[in-house]
Amino acid sequence: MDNLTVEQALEALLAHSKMIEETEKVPVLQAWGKVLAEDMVAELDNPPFDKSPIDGYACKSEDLVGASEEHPITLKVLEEIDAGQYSEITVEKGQAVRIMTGAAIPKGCDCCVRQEDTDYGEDTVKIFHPTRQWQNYCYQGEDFKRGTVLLKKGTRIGFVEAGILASMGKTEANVYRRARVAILTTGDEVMAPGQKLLPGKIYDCNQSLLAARMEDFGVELVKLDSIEDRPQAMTKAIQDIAPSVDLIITTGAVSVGKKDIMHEALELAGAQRIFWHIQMKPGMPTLFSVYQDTPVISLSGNPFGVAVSVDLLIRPMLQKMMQDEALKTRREKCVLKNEFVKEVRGRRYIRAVTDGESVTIPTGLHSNGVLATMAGCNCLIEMQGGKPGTKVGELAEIILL
Ligand SMILES: Nc1nc2c(c(=O)[nH]1)N[C@H]1C(S)=C(S)[C@@H](COP(=O)(O)OP(=O)(O)OC[C@H]3O[C@@H](n4cnc5c(N)ncnc54)[C@H](O)[C@@H]3O)O[C@H]1N2
Ligand code: MOO
Repeated sequence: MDNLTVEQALEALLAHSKMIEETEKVPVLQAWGKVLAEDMVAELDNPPFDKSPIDGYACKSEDLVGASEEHPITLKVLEEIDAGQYSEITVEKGQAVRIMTGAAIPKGCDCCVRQEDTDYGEDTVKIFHPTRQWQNYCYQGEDFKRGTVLLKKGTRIGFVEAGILASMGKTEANVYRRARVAILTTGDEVMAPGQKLLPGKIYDCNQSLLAARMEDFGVELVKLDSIEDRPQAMTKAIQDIAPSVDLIITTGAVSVGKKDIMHEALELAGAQRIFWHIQMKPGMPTLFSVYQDTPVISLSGNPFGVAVSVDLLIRPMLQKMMQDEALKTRREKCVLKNEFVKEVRGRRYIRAVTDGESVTIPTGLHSNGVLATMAGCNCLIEMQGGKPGTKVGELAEIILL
């Protein structure tokens, strides 16, 4: 299969992306970025008791009707309850307890009065303002109730989810094993940043770009390496790493040049070629193969092509493998703020910035080898072929990065 539409390519990529079923128990403190392998059900009410949201006095609201600066109402203070303490007493008419923020409200009370509205009395307290029934009152279970599914299977654990797990009293979470990925870049013209550039060489930016995106996607990066432009070297690199990973990503050497070694390297390895070429720009010469059950996606070397392909093609693969809802491709329609004058023959993806309603295409060069103008971009505009360009005010289909 060659020269597929983007949709056909995605279908083939997904067909060879296997869901990872292995799970592991990890401490909540180390669960950040991982995907829940089971629904998390609350085994308690939170808060587990009615509690005060203020520092003041808990009492009966019926006692406070008509309270004012001129005619304060005096209540007997039975005791003080601090946060973390629990009192078995029952407050009757005409009585109150001194209470601190976060402390359990005793039986008989239906409101808490701010201490600023009182004379701060210790044995008795004067109250200068009425307080409504259930005002300044947090109910048992108002955060969550016992038996509620708080986090669904497939949820990626971020900072909020880690907090929710902790408030459920969990110390461990059952998560899917993260996808293991290897990144192999090619090109005798590329050198690692930090080295002194020699004539004809450029710095390798694809490794850092892909490694950073893998971190964002929550995968485990098992290998990040630069392989010399020799088919045998790439064959060996693929054969060595394949048993330990779920996906191999390569960049460069997939076009038609004499040094475009990926085709020969994969053939030497005995990999099955699934497709070559997608009807899109950038990323047209993408090559997809399977080596002994391990998918190998070979992107063109052009950095902007890599940046587009990692979100358009690789992200859906990892979404399926890791069953991670957070990785689902997010599309929106936004109003174009400016024009893109290049003729669009086939499907094209353009770097852009959206504020959620409109979308702006950065000025500067939009060549597939140019990455700098993508700085600050947060979306790609998807343009269908056969158009002379874009017009201001048109609705554009965008993919959020
Ligand atoms: N005669 C033809 N030439 C080309 C065609 C074609 O159809 N006929 N297709 C062009 C298109 S489209 C693309 S895309 C490129 C794809 O080339 P390769 O995938 O073989 O990639 P390379 O040649 O290795 O690299 C392309 C470009 O990107 C630079 N590069 C590569 N790796 C890195 C890296 N790790 N970091 C930074 N930059 C990198 C490389 O130096 C090249 O400039 O082929 C066209 N040619
Ligand atoms: O596919 Mo190439 O990345 O279009 O320039």
